[in-house]
Amino acid sequence: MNIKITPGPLKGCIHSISSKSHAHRLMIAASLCADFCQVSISDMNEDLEATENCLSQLNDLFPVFNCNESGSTLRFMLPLSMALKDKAVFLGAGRLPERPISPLKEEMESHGCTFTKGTDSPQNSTGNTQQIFTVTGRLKGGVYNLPGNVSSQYITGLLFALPLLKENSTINITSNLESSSYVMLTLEVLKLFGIIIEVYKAPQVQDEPLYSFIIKGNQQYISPGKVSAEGDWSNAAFFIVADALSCLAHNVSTPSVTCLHLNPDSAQGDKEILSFVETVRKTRHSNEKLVFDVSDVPDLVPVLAVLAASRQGTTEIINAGRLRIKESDRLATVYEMISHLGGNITELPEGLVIHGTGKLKGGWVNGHNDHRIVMAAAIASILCTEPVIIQGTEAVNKSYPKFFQDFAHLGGKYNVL
Ligand SMILES: O=C(O)C1=C[C@@H](OP(=O)(O)O)[C@@H](O)[C@H](O)C1
Ligand SMILES: C=C(OP(=O)(O)O)C(=O)O
Repeated sequence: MNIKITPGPLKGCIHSISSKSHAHRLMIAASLCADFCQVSISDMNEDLEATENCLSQLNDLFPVFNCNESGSTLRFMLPLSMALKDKAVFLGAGRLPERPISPLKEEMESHGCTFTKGTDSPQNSTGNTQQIFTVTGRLKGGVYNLPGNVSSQYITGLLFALPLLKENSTINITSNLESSSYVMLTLEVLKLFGIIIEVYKAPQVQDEPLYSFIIKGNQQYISPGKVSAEGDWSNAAFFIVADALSCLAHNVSTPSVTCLHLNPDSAQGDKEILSFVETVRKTRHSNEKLVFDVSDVPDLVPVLAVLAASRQGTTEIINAGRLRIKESDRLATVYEMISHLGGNITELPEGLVIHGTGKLKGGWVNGHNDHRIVMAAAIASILCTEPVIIQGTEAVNKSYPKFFQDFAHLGGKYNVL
């Protein structure tokens, strides 16, 4: 679907949707409990449906896990299923089959699993959905060594799986842990379900700690009864930036857009958007160069680039290499989005430099089947003087199916082309 947005500020109040990251984790932990556990999630999306569908396969002798386009689902289910099953087929769609699984794959191979690429069940590969691999064998405990800068999702997957094995295990993170708050969110959920993990931080050069996780085997997930997924800071970030841009458009300092049900004490790293917005507000009238390190908050980058375009001066986004392996190559697609809207942006191997002027013009944006590009482009329209046409808006179904409903509720004007 393509839509055309007529630029204008947003105003009003919305209820934040459930955090996708928190909900994935609660659903997985709940499904591993012997006793009933009720998980409340206010809004489902395609990624959470993929996890729900995979979890429903865990009772099958020979499960087929269709992870659709969800990196989290694949990387969480992979070690978990091999802790419980002898054989599993993994399917994926969109860019998922190309997104990396190494070196988790090699670590699993040296702990009892065999990966076979290809199609031993060709009936599973239909339309956009492809068979990624079949895995056989049982995961064994022991020492796992993983770098911290490819995907934290590998670590989360192992943290869910290893407590279920009969052996004890250790996960050593061999380089600086990026997206670390996602691992902390996993530990928080595991603790809630009675799983004990010891965390060690050893100092390294440049004060970045190296983590080790010590995991006893033979643990059991214990149901806490009822749990609710908290509000999603990652998706609220779009409307938090919309608030900043709308205030700028009206030249007012009172909030224009309010997002309800966000936990200020959340373990979600993306609540960092508040401090990025605050820094931009404070430096609105100077053209001092800003540097935003996004190693812990990769999902904020598309909307952060829009925020950067709203100020006068240069903003550099650093430590963003992992953005290239998301639903799109997000450094390339953010570059394209801002350029097509008339902004001045430079793409670096591991970052972006935005030369902000406070305004964008408008124009045509290809969503590249990436929900965060579509949503960032919609928010960028607030800064534009001419309409914004976004191609492929259905990509929002991956994390925020009612994004455009909320956008309209706040006064956003669009029509479907
Ligand atoms: O664990 C999670 O819920 C996530 C971890 C992050 O991925 P990486 O650790 O691969 O950066 C993030 O980008 C993704 O959207 C969700
Ligand atoms: C990268 C994302 O998710 P995943 O890695 O789970 O596909 C995302 O939601 O932006």
